[in-house]
Amino acid sequence: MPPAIIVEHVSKEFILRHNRAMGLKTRFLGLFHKNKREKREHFLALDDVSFTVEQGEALGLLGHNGSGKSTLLQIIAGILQPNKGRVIANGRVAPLIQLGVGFNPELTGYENIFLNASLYGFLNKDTRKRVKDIIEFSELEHFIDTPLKNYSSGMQMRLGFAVAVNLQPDILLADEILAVGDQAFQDKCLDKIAEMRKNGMSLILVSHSQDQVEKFCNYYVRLDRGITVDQGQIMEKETEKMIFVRDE
Ligand SMILES: Nc1ncnc2c1ncn2[C@@H]1O[C@H](COP(=O)(O)OP(=O)(O)OP(=O)(O)O)[C@@H](O)[C@H]1O
Repeated sequence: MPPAIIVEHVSKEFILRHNRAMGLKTRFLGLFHKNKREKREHFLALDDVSFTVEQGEALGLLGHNGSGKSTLLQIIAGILQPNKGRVIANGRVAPLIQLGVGFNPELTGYENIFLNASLYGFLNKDTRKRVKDIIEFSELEHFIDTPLKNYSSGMQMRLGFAVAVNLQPDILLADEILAVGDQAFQDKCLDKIAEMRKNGMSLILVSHSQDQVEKFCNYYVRLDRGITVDQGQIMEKETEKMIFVRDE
């Protein structure tokens, strides 16, 4: 079987603009004229990152704030393009990334289910078969005809998660899934992920929680300022304590 995800020599550069020293007047005029004093810095957010996720494997992406984890996940999801390298995905990828990506705030929760599912390649007739389960999982029955812009961040997360998991993805990309949402819903999401993993789903999980990575993942990659500093297997010891065994 081909691997679920291959990340090959991926680099991503952002342009940082520095114009703090400018006065207000200069900045205002800059709205109309190209500002010659603005300094631009080429910032390498990811530098030659490579790894493979085999079918049914779960990879934990670790690293401090700003190390490039979310950028990498967005590249894998096809939301951002790398400057160098490429990503190959074999199977249907469901990104559970930033709140609001793939949703329209002006549309209702119900309409957004169809919009989001269409982005995963589902026809409306196929989504219709699943919409009841999606609404039930989200526990948003009462608000499903309300525009998304009136949802709280936790409610948006619920809807995003409910759509992603009910479309039976082959690969789930989850970025800090538990950063929003209440405890009961978090537990429900984790149980659902565990069940989907048992059924062979591959997973890439970005998390600051080492516990979560230990619980769900069998492999880890640690980034630091865009560079892979460490990667290896996550194995269970007899004591049931997990250990991170670095690849040589
Ligand atoms: N659109 C952008 N323009 C400029 N810089 C960006 C952009 N997106 C991300 N960056 C920068 O790239 C670096 C990596 O950001 P990223 O969000 O991938 O980090 P992260 O590891 O996910 O951090 P966190 O754990 O805080 O979520 C940061 O320095 C960030 O400021």
